[in-house]
Amino acid sequence: MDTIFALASARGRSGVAVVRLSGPQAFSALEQMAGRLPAPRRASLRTLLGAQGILDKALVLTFPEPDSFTGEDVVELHLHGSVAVVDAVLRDLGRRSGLRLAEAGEFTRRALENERLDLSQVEGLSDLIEAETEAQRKQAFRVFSGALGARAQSWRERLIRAAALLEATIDFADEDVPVDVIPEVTVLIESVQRELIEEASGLKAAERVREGFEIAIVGPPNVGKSTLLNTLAGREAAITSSIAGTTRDVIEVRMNLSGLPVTLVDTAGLREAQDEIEAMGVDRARRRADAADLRVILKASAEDAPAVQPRDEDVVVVSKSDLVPGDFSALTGAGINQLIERITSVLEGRSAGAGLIIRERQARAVVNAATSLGIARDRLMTSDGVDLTAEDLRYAIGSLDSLVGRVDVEHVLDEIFSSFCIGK
Ligand SMILES: Nc1nc2c(c(=O)[nH]1)N(C=O)[C@@H](CNc1ccc(C(=O)N[C@@H](CCC(=O)O)C(=O)O)cc1)CN2
Ligand SMILES: Nc1nc2c(ncn2[C@@H]2O[C@H](COP(=O)(O)OP(=O)(O)OP(=O)(O)O)[C@@H](O)[C@H]2O)c(=O)[nH]1
Repeated sequence: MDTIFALASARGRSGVAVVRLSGPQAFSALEQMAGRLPAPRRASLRTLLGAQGILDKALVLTFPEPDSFTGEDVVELHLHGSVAVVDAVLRDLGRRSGLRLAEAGEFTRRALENERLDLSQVEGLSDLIEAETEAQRKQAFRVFSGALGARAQSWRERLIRAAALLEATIDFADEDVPVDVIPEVTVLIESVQRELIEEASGLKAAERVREGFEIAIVGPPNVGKSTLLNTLAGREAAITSSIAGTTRDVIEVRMNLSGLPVTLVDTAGLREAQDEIEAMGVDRARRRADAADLRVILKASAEDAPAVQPRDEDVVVVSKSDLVPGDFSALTGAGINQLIERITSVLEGRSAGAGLIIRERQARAVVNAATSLGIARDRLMTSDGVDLTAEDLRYAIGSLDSLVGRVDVEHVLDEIFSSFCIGK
């Protein structure tokens, strides 16, 4: 087994940078650099000596296997956070035989292989590292903490009980089976199936939280769309002017709106275009508005018809309330907080549908299991062979096992880990 190393903290200038080593030679490498090893899991200050002389004065830690993040011997070097110090240390480590730079996600991959984490936790961890807003952090942490694995375990136990009840009737086929197991098996299958379908239905909401909600700001020219975008974004992302038709292309700003990840989309004012370029802008605006999760439809006055037909929970508001009776003024800031609250309450409602399923892969496993259970249940109703039913149950259990990586999931690992950063 190779010993791997990588910068675990972000690259660039920082107060402290952490370099992590994991594998059988981690401790001997540290001994060569820093002399005698500190007590396990105790930070101690050491001068790190490389082949070319002093590398840094650093805090070092050792985590003897199996009590470490990866389950292997782990060393941490807490260095001064400069590009040059980090490069010098990485270069020195790279010269040692048996040590090599880690691949993306390789520490976590070892944690998975050593059963420190299950596969669903790895997916949660990936999202946790990517999380930029509070909603993303909470969603990722739920899965990282093992809640999906625990749920899968409960489904698994109930299906194993159902299969065992059925198998008992197979084994005793010639004899009299004392109790009729069909009602209990049916209840087990149906309850698990219901929960699986319910859990899978949360995928769309979880994906929105993960990727961000798209909010299109639409309305006629000059109504203040770009000014509203800039106010919400807190910077001059879009050009504003008193000339109608200023915004021609689609302008996007990713931001954190009260803890929710959103992409604000400013679009061209919707009107009969004056020229070909504006016409293309208007066309794009309509398509983007249509595809968005939510439309904030601005009107110049209460009597105006909305520029697009509002749907779902779209927010329709009158702008420039400093000039006309309206809902908000992007210029003075009046009503902006109420507008943000209206938007976030709609999006929070939609995030609430998110549960423990955060990936397409997980949803597929759960839906496959539910489908097998549907077949199993139909067989029971038509007494279509108890042994076939048991087979369906085993198939459902196999699907659920792929959630946590209990069965062979080698083919999905490369895809999952390729999106990790080096050093995780
Ligand atoms: N410096 C540092 N901070 C970090 C990490 C790290 O690797 N290094 N982490 C990395 O992602 C996270 C913490 N995760 C960790 C998970 C397990 C163990 C560990 O040593 N586990 C042992 C002992 C547990 C105990 O102390 O009781 C074990 O589970 O057996 C360490 C860090 C966040 N902060
Ligand atoms: N008084 C007042 N003026 C505003 C307000 N919001 C925007 N404006 C002004 O209205 C004009 C048009 O604003 P924009 O934000 O460019 O309007 P738009 O809807 O993006 O316009 P198009 O790009 O043409 O579609 C600018 O001169 C803004 O300064 C407001 O709340 N009050």
